[in-house]
Amino acid sequence: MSAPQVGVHESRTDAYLALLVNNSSSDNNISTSSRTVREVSYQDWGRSANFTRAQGAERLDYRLFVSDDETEHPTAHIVAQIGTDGTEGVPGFVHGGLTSTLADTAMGNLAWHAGYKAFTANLNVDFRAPLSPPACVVVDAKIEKTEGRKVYLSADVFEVQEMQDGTLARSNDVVAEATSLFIVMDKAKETAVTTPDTAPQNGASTPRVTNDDIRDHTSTCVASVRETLFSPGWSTIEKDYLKTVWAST
Ligand SMILES: CCCCCCCCCC(=O)SCCNC(=O)CCNC(=O)[C@H](O)C(C)(C)COP(=O)(O)OP(=O)(O)OC[C@H]1O[C@@H](n2cnc3c(N)ncnc32)[C@H](O)[C@@H]1OP(=O)(O)O
Repeated sequence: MSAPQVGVHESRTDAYLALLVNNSSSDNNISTSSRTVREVSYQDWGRSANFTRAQGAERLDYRLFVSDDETEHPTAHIVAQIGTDGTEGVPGFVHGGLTSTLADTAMGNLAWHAGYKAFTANLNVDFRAPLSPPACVVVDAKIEKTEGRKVYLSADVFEVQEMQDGTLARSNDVVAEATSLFIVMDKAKETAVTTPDTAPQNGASTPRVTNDDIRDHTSTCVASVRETLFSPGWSTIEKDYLKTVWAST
């Protein structure tokens, strides 16, 4: 297995976290003048097979913080390290879906943290500046308003940059701005959802799908789609297209 390519950047993420995190506290709290922001450990989520945590540190690694200040609207913050292994869309640039996922993750966790058991119904992302991996970003999410079962949130993504004197700072230029609408689960449907709180812990009896199962299923699915939808020429388009793209970069 090749070595992770994020060593330098990883330490940059840690250095930025060190600026934020009050190291004197074992709870890893960020202390600001007005509020305390608590780190949420992935371990708190029970056996949830979380998509963003399945990537491996060489692709995506992040830490999540939520504010616990009851006198203000809660906020959520992500400090993320985006590695170089499989994170690009346009060659040389971070895939916008990854940036969107980070914004969605910050907003979704904020909604749940604030007591709204809600799903993303709508997600809008304005990409304001390209991001090149490896990158370190900060995501700030907040609740804009609530109306009945609707929770409107926003999130801004900023790059963490190294200044000329070697210190780290959040760039003032936003990389992406996201807004979302989350809908709180209908009470009648809520029991059908296994939340992390109620999910079985280690030794879970729920059978997990293996990678072999997935490969089998995908092969069957692809074969079936090819037969019904693809003309014979289509299967080579992607390969030829990629060859052209990579040759030109
Ligand atoms: C532990 C922490 C976990 C943190 C998670 C991290 C973040 C990850 C978040 C996700 O990835 S969630 C997964 C992706 N989202 C989904 O799978 C949701 C799929 N969609 C649905 O399940 C349903 O469409 C949904 C639950 C969102 C709404 O269905 P409902 O049947 O409950 O609601 P309904 O259709 O009755 O709509 C309720 C209201 O919302 C409005 N609405 C629903 N979808 C909308 C939409 N897309 N845009 C605008 N408005 C929408 C709808 O018009 C209506 O407005 P009014 O009350 O004013 O009439």
